[in-house]
Amino acid sequence: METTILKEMTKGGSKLSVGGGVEDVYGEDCATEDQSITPWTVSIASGYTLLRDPHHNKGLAFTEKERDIHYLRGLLPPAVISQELQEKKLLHTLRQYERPLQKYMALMDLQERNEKLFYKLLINNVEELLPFVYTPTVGEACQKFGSIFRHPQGLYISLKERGKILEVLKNWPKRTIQVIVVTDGERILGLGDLGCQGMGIPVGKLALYTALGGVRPSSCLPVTIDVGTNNEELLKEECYIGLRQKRATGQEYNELLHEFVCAVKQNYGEKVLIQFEDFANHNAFELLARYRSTHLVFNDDIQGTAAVVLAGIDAALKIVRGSLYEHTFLFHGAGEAGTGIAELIALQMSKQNKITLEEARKKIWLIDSKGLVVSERMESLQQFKKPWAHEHEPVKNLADAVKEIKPTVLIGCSGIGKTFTKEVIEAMASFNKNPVIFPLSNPTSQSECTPEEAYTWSKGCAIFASGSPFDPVEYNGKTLVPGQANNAYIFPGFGLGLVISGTIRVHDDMLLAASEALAGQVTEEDIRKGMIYPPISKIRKISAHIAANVAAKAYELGLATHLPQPENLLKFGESCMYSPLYRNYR
Ligand SMILES: O=C([O-])CC(=O)C(=O)O
Ligand SMILES: [Mg+2]
Repeated sequence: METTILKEMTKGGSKLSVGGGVEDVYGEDCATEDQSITPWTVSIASGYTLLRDPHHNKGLAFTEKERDIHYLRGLLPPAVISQELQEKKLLHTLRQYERPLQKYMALMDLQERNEKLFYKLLINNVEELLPFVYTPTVGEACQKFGSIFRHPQGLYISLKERGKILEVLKNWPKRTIQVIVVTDGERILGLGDLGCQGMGIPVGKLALYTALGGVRPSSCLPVTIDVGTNNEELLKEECYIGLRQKRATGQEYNELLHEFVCAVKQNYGEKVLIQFEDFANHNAFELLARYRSTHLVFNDDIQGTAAVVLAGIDAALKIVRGSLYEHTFLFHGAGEAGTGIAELIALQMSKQNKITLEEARKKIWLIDSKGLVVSERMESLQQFKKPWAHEHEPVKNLADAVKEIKPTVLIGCSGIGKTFTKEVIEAMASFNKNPVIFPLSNPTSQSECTPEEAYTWSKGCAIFASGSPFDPVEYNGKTLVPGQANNAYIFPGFGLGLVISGTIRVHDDMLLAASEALAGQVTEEDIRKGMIYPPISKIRKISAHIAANVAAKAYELGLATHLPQPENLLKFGESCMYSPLYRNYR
């Protein structure tokens, strides 16, 4: 009974052949997704096993006929209900939970129990539920991962697996993988080193790849590389799930990562995207530099954040006027996000104004823990900060730097909360009609300021976007809606664009293409309301546009391998997107 063959088909009919471009895009087991093109698949589960297979389980939505054919009689109560009703019931239950972590756990349980229902719920209620599967709740989940851990998700690769990573990859039940999100847990959001418990991040990011970007869940692989942790508290904690040792560094670290990157390419081919997530600065920059010309790698914290912020600034320019080059940027934080965003802004300025990158960089200033990044500090600066060391007297703190540099745009990405003080915001508002204020650090606890603070201290004039979500604010009888400049707007569509075009390398121009597509989705009406990002509820459409623009750029650059190029990339991208609707089994 266990090996009974189960076939799925759409309501429309029982075509047995598979056709269309999706097969090329998705490879061998593509037939499980797009219902209009690929109506059937074969699975080996039935009966009790079927109910416990999250990819195929429908719970009470199994029809009478399916219950007969697939040995489910007696294993379910008699009622048959629709997926819509299941969704409604679950949403009601979720709303009863008071604590965000309870909602997170309930959602993770659902993902493990009934994948389609999880994604239907998330897609249809993205605005409400995103904060619970993602920032900020995912941060708390990582902090408490050891005690809330129920079932393993994703692949754990630790120093114990050295020399055996290829074998470990083969233990994963799926053979066709298109997107991997990997962390080593050293800099989880703005929460620091959470070691092996960082797994919540790749799991959460990949849930967004599917819900927001339409990449199939079965082709997503979350990975945590465990080289130890320097978090003393975790090392002492009874429930800690990772290796109980200090972080390996240097050669030992590099060799493990190299083995991983090579094993991925060997096992899944060169079109699999490796997204680095929440690595500490030094490793993040080095890994990207080392593998960007030989592998399909993307660093979300450097490149994804850059693209989303540039899009927000593009839209903000419709309110504050002037070109990018006419503005002055000050970053509080000179790590991955800070230098990543700065570099992409400079690249865009240099293209728009036909100037050199060096010239463009002069409009951008960075502050790190030692103060303004200036040429006098050149010797001691880390490599990735050196291009930003301009001629200037040393300045020790943010408030003084704001008064000296007089930026029009202030961006926070230091991971340290509450640094945009009243003094800082008031200074910004004193020389800008509409100061652009982006406190990007995550989660909410690490945000440089709240929208309420930014609006109050700027007397309602700030153009605001934060990394973590905040509720709208009432100011002087007006409702002001804070934007969320989170890379979640970019990476799902960006990844989809790479997948549908079979791209083999990430190029900076693709980041600009993604950014332009996102800015292009901001309507006149959004701008009138002071919104510089489109509503997240439209994210599937936004992702399709980003994917189409990224894929078009990949074809233009000769980096796409799925040939010939589809005539309408937007339509093609949309047709490839995962559907969370149940299918009929026969
Ligand atoms: O996960 C998020 O919300 C954004 C991000 O990449 C980070 O803060 O590291
Ligand atoms: Mg991140």
